[in-house]
Amino acid sequence: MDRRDALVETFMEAVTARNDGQDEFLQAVEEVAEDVLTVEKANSGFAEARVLERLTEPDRMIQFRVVWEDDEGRTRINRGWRVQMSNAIGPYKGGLRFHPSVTPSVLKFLAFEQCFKNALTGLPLGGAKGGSDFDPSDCSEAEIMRFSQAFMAELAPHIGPDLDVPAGDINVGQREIGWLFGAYKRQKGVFHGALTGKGPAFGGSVMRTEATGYGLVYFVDCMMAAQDRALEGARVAISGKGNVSTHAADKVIDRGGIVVTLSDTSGTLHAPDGFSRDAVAWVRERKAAGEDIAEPPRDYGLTWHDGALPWGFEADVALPCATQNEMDEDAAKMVVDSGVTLLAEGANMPLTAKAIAVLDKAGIVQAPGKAANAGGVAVSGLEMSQNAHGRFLDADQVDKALHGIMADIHATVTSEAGTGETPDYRRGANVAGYRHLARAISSFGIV
Ligand SMILES: NC(=O)C1=CN([C@@H]2O[C@H](COP(=O)(O)OP(=O)(O)OC[C@H]3O[C@@H](n4cnc5c(N)ncnc54)[C@H](OP(=O)(O)O)[C@@H]3O)[C@@H](O)[C@H]2O)C=CC1
Ligand SMILES: O=C(O)CCC(=O)C(=O)O
Repeated sequence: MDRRDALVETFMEAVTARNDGQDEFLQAVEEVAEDVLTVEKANSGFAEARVLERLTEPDRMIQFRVVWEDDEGRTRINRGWRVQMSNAIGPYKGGLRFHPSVTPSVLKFLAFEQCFKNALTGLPLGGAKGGSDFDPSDCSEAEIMRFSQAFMAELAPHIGPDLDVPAGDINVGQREIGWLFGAYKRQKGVFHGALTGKGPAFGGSVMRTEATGYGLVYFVDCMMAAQDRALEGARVAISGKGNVSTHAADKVIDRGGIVVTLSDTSGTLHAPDGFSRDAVAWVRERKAAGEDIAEPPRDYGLTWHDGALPWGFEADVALPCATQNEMDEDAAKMVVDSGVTLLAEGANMPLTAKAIAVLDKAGIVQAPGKAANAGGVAVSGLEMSQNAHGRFLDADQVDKALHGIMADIHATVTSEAGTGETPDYRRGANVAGYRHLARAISSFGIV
């Protein structure tokens, strides 16, 4: 379905002229513009404030050089960035990614999406994203630590608990957050909750590590309940083998679902009878150790498919949890052929526009990442308030809060999801997130 009309055309021409070649950023903006420009036009306050146009210009983008020393004593140089997109509804908030594919375009798309996602959580969180083109895959643990410390030496002046609170993302987990926090504390000389995803021993919230994957499954519970279905007995194909994928897999198993795939960039593990908890734990341990998953222990009932995507196997539900644009038009056709009727995004923008069109045409209900994977940043928001008040929640309290937030996001999104036979979750998330941001931005005057 080509939803591009004249309003979107004119808007995107201007955004493209200012951000030429930033394909991921333009893709993310266009997906939102298609849904919200008519809402903006219908509200004179939002239109006069030019809310969406403002949101496509970051408040600021900080770029810096990261100089570090490798194990051979050689000087190494990378680029680092922090995109502070909007603090309209709270301090800048969003993860840090260390990956060779990181560019200004990737970080701007992630920061833009983060503004809408954070607005949907109902918590006072602005939007940001950062990271580096550093590739940890060939580095020793000591090298990753030195890199993290050098990265923080440049980032520290720009963050703080009321200013900007980074967290993890691809290749930045609790271990890296510990190194980043240690470096921040040494440099600033204060103990501030300036990062989330910290270890529980130094101010972290229980369950932040699990929150994105668990929250994704709580959102799927709501989607399925709305269709009088449940995850029990459903076959669930998951891509990726990282934080989001493996915790989503654990929670699907808790629900009685059958996890049929996990994957990485070199291929897919297929479990015709479903992954056991031990098999998921084995995948997580291999990933943490930087080892591949191509030769699983025999008794786990897994088969390795070199170079294969996780979508070619019979399934009812698909959870893309790896990275942006991992699912193109051909992969989407595989999803349709596999029998999937419901898809929820654990990764940020995992589908190309053409993939979305294929799934739309096939009537597959889809939840976008800005709604379905918001559980991670929501628990980060809980970590910030725990740090501010010095009082900590236990696992039951965090889990209950996460459940409530994901159910509220589902209700908010469906209230804006149109009157079609099935809810248009993408439109619902874009419009609901936009309205919250627009009410704030249009109150500030010309700033
Ligand atoms: N961590 C969080 O709290 C949140 C994360 N997200 C999003 O979830 C996604 C995954 O993040 P996270 O789990 O934290 O990252 P991790 O670093 O823990 O894991 C990412 C995994 O994805 C795999 N991968 C990357 N590209 C592909 C691909 N094209 N096909 C298959 N596998 C691939 C990587 O495989 P390999 O090892 O081969 O490189 C890696 O194992 C990202 O889009 C992130 O932005 C969203 C919300 C919060
Ligand atoms: O917890 C956070 O602040 C970051 C989460 C994140 O990066 C994301 O939601 O994509």
